[in-house]
Amino acid sequence: MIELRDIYKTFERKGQSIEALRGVSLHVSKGDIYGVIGYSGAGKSTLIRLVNYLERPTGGEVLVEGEPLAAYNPAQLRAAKKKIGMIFQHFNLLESKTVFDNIAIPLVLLKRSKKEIQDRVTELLKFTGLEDKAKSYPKELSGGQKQRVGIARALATNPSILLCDEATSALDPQTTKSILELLKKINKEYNITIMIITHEMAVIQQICNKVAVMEQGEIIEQGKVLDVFGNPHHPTTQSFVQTVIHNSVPQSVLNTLKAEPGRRLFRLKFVGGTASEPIINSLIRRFEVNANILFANMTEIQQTTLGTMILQLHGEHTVIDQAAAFIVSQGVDIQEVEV
Ligand SMILES: Nc1ncnc2c1ncn2[C@@H]1O[C@H](COP(=O)(O)OP(=O)(O)OP(=O)(O)O)[C@@H](O)[C@H]1O
Repeated sequence: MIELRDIYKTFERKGQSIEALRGVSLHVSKGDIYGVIGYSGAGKSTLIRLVNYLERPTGGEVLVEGEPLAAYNPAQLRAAKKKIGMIFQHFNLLESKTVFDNIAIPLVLLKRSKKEIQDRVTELLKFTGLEDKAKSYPKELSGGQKQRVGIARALATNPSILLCDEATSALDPQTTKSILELLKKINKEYNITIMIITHEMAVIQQICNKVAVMEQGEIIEQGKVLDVFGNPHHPTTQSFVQTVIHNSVPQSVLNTLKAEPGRRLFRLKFVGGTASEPIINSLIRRFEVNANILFANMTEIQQTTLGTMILQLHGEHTVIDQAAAFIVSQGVDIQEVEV
């Protein structure tokens, strides 16, 4: 659906070269909600702007629905862009136009009939929950309502792809949630593929099925959200994941722990069906160890539960080793934590 192949993008400014993207490759499939996360300056905006050719790559290829954008003539490119809607952090609405007229802009530019515009805008006002705001002006709307107008406008021409550039970064958490719900509904009901860039892991957690993590113009980790959340490799990914899954031992707990012989600390990770309680129960019954749960946390991602537990085991060294091997045999990831 969207494919970036070994993309490079260099900006020249005041005799200086800035490498915004360095060998980026990714593949967004039809129906995905694909999130790209990274800190400021990582290259996210540059990357998303390549997909609708607001920026052109210095090297590499951008393919949309299998076609390389570079091969299009201007008319073909205009037609291709019609299939791609975009929403922005600061909404980019025309302040002098009503909500209805803002949503109608792309249709007016395409010289659609009055009746067609009336029907489509009415449908979109309903879909985005703005029926009573048709005659309002942007300055009379809340941030969430403004973003709904931005979304309705982006959907006006029936795109197959929606690009979201930090679409919820200017919104409070409750409004963010409702906008993310709307994006999910768009993905499901209109079968629109969504690509979203953000610096907030909570956005990825709430709606994305795939994620790419960017740093300094490169993708450092990518995959299914559940895999990346469950087993982040790169330190930057780990720090993003930590913002939504608190899996480190709280300092207050660490302060109470002393390195004592016979006491060892483990971090357990549960994914999906592996329930923690029966495993700990069997562990205590099978092995001569005392188990003390110091910390436990559950998070839901993609309708799957991801759990973390910090467990202290007290017993003979070799018995603790056997107990740890038993936990592994139950399909649970376990790592010893140094105190
Ligand atoms: N038009 C431009 N001219 C020169 N440099 C640019 C231009 N656009 C982006 N850059 C540079 O490219 C790098 C990546 O910027 P980009 O905006 O893509 O990052 P980002 O991850 O989206 O950051 P943010 O979240 O702050 O928007 C930065 O160093 C930026 O200064």
